[in-house]
Amino acid sequence: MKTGSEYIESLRRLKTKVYAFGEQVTDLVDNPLFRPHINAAAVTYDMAHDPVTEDLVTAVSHLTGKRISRFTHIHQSTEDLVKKVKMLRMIARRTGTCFQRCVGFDGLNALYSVTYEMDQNLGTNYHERFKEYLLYVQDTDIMVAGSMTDPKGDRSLRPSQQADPDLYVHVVEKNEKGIVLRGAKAHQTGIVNSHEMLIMPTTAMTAEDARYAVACAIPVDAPGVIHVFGRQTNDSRKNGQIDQGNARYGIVGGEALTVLENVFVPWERVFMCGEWQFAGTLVERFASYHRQNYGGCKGGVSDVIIGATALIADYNGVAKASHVRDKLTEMIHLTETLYAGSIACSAEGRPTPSGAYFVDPLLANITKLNVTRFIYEICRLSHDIAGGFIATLPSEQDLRCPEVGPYVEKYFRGVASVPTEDRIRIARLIENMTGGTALAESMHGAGSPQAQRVMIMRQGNLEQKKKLARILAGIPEKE
Ligand SMILES: Cc1cc2nc3c(=O)[nH]c(=O)nc-3n(C[C@H](O)[C@H](O)[C@H](O)COP(=O)(O)OP(=O)(O)OC[C@H]3O[C@@H](n4cnc5c(N)ncnc54)[C@H](O)[C@@H]3O)c2cc1C
Repeated sequence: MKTGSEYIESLRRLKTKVYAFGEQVTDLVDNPLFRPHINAAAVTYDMAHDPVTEDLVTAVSHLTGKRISRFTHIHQSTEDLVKKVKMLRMIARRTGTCFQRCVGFDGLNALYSVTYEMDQNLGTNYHERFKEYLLYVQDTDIMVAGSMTDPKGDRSLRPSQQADPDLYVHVVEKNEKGIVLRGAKAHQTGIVNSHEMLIMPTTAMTAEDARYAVACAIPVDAPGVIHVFGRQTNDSRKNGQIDQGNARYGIVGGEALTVLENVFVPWERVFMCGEWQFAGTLVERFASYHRQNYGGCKGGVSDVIIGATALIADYNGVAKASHVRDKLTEMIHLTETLYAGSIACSAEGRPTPSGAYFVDPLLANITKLNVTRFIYEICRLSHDIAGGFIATLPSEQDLRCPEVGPYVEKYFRGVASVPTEDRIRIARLIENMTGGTALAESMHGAGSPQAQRVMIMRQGNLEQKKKLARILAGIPEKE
């Protein structure tokens, strides 16, 4: 298994083509725009070597019996599923942000069981091929981005109906060596600091969409792959420290638009090519694993927000006010409710025909739907307690300025015993963790709320519930 610094050094050897602010990036690893995200991902590598955390962050490979990073492991039990959630919360408590490796982790698990089922049903031979790839991932401990979301153009049209066929990734050529892909994947978490990307379809397909039903693994620096880095709300603060809020690890996962300009993929790395009947299964499998995560990672991030909010209450001299204590209680209640959902969908997991374990999809979707609301409420309560200065604070440069620094120092002080700089640091942490990109991620990451509602209705078994009511009401069943 790689250490954090080995992971960081391995990125220097890649030729990843990244653009940001209209220019090609030549110093990705040391550039302050990317480095916080790289640091956050590096924590997942370092924690695998720490005796205190290794039980959660590592696992034993069912393929080789070797100890591997849990981020490359295929869940073999409900205990594995539960440990995944505990691991995500533990790492998020340390980073206070997204550490990016769960998307690829979920892609690996989804493809493992779905390739098995595809082979059983259609007589294809993807599962063995996928296992070879998995061995490679486990042996090299590479970071794999999960690439599902297509740009999608007109959302009312199917992939094959779009005016521009590239709005969904698709196969433009097949030959004896492999396939050639065109299109793009949007909102790609951690991709510029990953080694490979796992392409998956973003929606269920019909026979007309067959060339869009494609899953495969591609190095992020393969010829024809171009990444355009997304803007974040704290971009222009990246050269300072305090104003970033979380200077070491950043906010959210460093998302990018990844363009595929006629990218060649050898057959050894192709895990679905035209089997449109299984695109929907793959999307649902991936989405449920991914929705499982949110009570873990967002639980850990919320722990930091709660801590920051309690500190600001101390610094403002309001910690003993009953409404403040009530609001902090509510924040803890919401956080633990999210966590409980993630633990529950894991504990209720079941084996798939491949032997790999899958979460309870209904509970996983409930958890993520709660995340789309509760995180906003947690952040709202944090803003309420913190006060308006989290939005109106002068900059770090003003704090350091000989002319106005003393005024900032004097007039931004809360209780006399707490240095103004500490109060400002916590306010900036709250500002960055509770606004902009961080909030939208809770809404749309792992799918927008309606995607969860569709799954909840499908899994909710209304017919069985109607039957329960009929029995108690004494209504005989119809023939
Ligand atoms: C911070 C962040 C990180 C992410 N990381 C990743 C990642 O690593 N990998 C990855 O693959 N994806 C990632 N995503 C993408 C995420 O899965 C998508 O944002 C999500 O699926 C929603 O897609 P969209 O953003 O295109 O929004 P849209 O699909 O445009 O949704 C906007 C609204 O339109 C509605 N809508 C959409 N289509 C229809 C329709 N046909 N009929 C009716 N209503 C419709 C939705 O329900 C929603 O209310 C990330 C997103 C964010 C914000």
